[in-house]
Amino acid sequence: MWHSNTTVSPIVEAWTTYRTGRAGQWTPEQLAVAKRHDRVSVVIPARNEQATIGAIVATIRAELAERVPLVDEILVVDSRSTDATAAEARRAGARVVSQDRITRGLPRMEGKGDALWAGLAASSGDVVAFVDGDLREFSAHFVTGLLGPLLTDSSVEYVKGFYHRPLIGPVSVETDGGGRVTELAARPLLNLFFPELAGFVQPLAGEYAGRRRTLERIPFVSGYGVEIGMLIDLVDLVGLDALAQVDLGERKHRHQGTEALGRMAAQIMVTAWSRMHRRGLTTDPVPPSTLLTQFRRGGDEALPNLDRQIAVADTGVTERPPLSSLDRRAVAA
Ligand SMILES: O=c1ccn([C@@H]2O[C@H](COP(=O)(O)OP(=O)(O)O)[C@@H](O)[C@H]2O)c(=O)[nH]1
Ligand SMILES: O=C(O)[C@@H](COP(=O)(O)O)O[C@H]1O[C@H](CO)[C@@H](O)[C@H](O)[C@H]1O
Repeated sequence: MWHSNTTVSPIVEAWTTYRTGRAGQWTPEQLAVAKRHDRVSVVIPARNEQATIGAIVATIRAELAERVPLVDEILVVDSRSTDATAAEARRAGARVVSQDRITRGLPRMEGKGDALWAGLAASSGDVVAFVDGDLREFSAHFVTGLLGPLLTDSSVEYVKGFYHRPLIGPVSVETDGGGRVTELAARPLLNLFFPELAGFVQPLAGEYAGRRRTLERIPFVSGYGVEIGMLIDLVDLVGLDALAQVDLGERKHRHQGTEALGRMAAQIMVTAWSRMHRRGLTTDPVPPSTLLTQFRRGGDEALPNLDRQIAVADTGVTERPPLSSLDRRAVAA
């Protein structure tokens, strides 16, 4: 039991009390009735996820579209995959769109955030759920948990999933070792500068759902800045009371290495900086550098005594504008 000498802020404690649910509260049958005339889309961003995309799509299709008419559309966004992601997704019954085809009339952008924006643009649901394509042991309750508050409570605009996150290594599993960027970067940043969001157990969770009318009113930050940007932009747009979170149990997914997560953390930090700047929390109008220098073992650098390879990455982010601000003819369906 953790003992702290301080307490959670009353606002966050109240919010966490009445806006936290659990996936088992709703059955697919109940939600198929509750949805009434709302259309429901599930959008899955996928870059080289051939190993897992088929099982995710097949589970949603069998349990939430065929057995129960809850999900009307399963859309996989092929995000410049170089493997058989698209074929596997189609084989399992998903509609597949290409990130680059959807955005071909617009400036090229990078990463997951651009794929998600393309998925929102190409989908038709009044309610849209986003699920990562690298999940292992995926279960349909991930989707019903996200949809539950949205289909049963009109005061909710957006729902974030949360879960226990094991870190699955080559020879061992660290029970709660996952969510490394969440624990080392995103959670501290949110608690320091956006404390009203401190009650979100998994602020970077890749599983979330929202009403289209709201999702189309916010920008989508490119790359891995999309989740933290979305959370901050939504609380600014609709207020904390319209946001909710649901316990989805445990999540297992493919893990990236530390160097890649370093670049992810940098994108998250620069996104947080941009929102801090918008809120007037930064005094220096000069934006932070977006070049991240990392060091790898070995190397042939001419620099004396370094004995390291230098890797410099641009961890800057851009953002797609709110879909509602665009002439939809600019976005290829
Ligand atoms: O440019 C990208 C990067 C990631 N993804 C997808 O976004 C999800 C989450 O990405 P990733 O697994 O790389 O992030 P992590 O879970 O390791 O933080 C996965 O389905 C990826 O295939 C994507 O569609 N385009
Ligand atoms: O939460 C995290 O720290 C990172 C990395 O998770 P792991 O340490 O690999 O379990 O994963 C999330 O972050 C990304 C950036 O927001 C999201 O796009 C991913 O969906 C989410 O898995």
